[in-house]
Amino acid sequence: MKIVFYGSGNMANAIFTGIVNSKSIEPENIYLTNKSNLEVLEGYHESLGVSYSYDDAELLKDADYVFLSTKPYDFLKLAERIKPYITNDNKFISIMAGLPISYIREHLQVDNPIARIMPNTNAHVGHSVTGISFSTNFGPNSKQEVLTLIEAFGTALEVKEDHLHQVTAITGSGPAFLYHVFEQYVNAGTKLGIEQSQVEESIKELIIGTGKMIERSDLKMDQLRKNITSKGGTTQAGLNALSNHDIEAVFLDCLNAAVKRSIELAEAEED
Ligand SMILES: NC(=O)C1=CN([C@@H]2O[C@H](COP(=O)(O)OP(=O)(O)OC[C@H]3O[C@@H](n4cnc5c(N)ncnc54)[C@H](OP(=O)(O)O)[C@@H]3O)[C@@H](O)[C@H]2O)C=CC1
Ligand SMILES: O=C(O)[C@@H]1CCC=N1
Repeated sequence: MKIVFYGSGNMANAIFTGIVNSKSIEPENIYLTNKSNLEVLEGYHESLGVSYSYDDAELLKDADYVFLSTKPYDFLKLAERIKPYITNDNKFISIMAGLPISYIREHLQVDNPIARIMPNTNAHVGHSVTGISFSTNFGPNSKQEVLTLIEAFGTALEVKEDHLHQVTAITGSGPAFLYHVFEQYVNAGTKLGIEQSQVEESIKELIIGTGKMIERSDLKMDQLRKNITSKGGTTQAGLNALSNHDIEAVFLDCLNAAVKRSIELAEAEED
């Protein structure tokens, strides 16, 4: 299987690194390209053993899957670049937030199968949650191949295309929202008077340990929380203070803003 990444930035990097680490595809069968940053391509060739090229005819020849991994507003220039070289073998996988399959097809001007995926950068460590939606002409064998590819860097969640806006907000952007919460937690912890570096190290370990508890325990998160909350103790006091703030409303505001932006990205390109 030959796969090609048009775009080798933050998200593509997490995907192809996850695929290489999973050993599911020989690195030399993974081809990278980008707009002009040759140094980046040479770096990945050195570190991961992947191939790279700027020759679109070479890249797309016999390419089974072609990842469209540019920012949404760079897609039109990408479409112009690759249109002359697309072959019947090429099945497209778009990671571009907001851009509908119909829009991608309109500008590639081909009937090739197109899938949209919404991964996140936890693909680096094989734990992406990736929403996926297929065009109607994506055959069952190819669908399975794509799902297997995605499972090389995390879990796949097949959804209706319209629901990719919500998936983008909840899990595509999700790691950034959680990083922001963790940063505020470190700031608060430091304000208690402990050395910032000690607070940062201990909260990093707290997050990793809590993640592993969620991964390994059979208990749901509310029970895991209750198991820490001794009656009349420190945790209950802290949770009482937290309940004075509508945390759910804060996150709903955050997620709705991300969904709104995803819809705007789709509408902006379709205008
Ligand atoms: N970052 C994330 O966590 C997530 C991002 N996404 C989606 O992934 C896509 C990329 O985002 P991200 O990786 O953060 O962006 P980056 O800016 O990190 O990467 C963009 C890449 O696109 C390349 N590029 C731009 N124009 C062209 C072109 N004409 N031909 C080939 N390559 C081109 C750039 O090349 P060069 O460096 O040479 O300019 C660069 O490698 C976006 O659509 C985003 O919505 C989806 C889920 C999560
Ligand atoms: O911020 C963005 O638009 C991209 C899509 C999801 C995460 N990053």
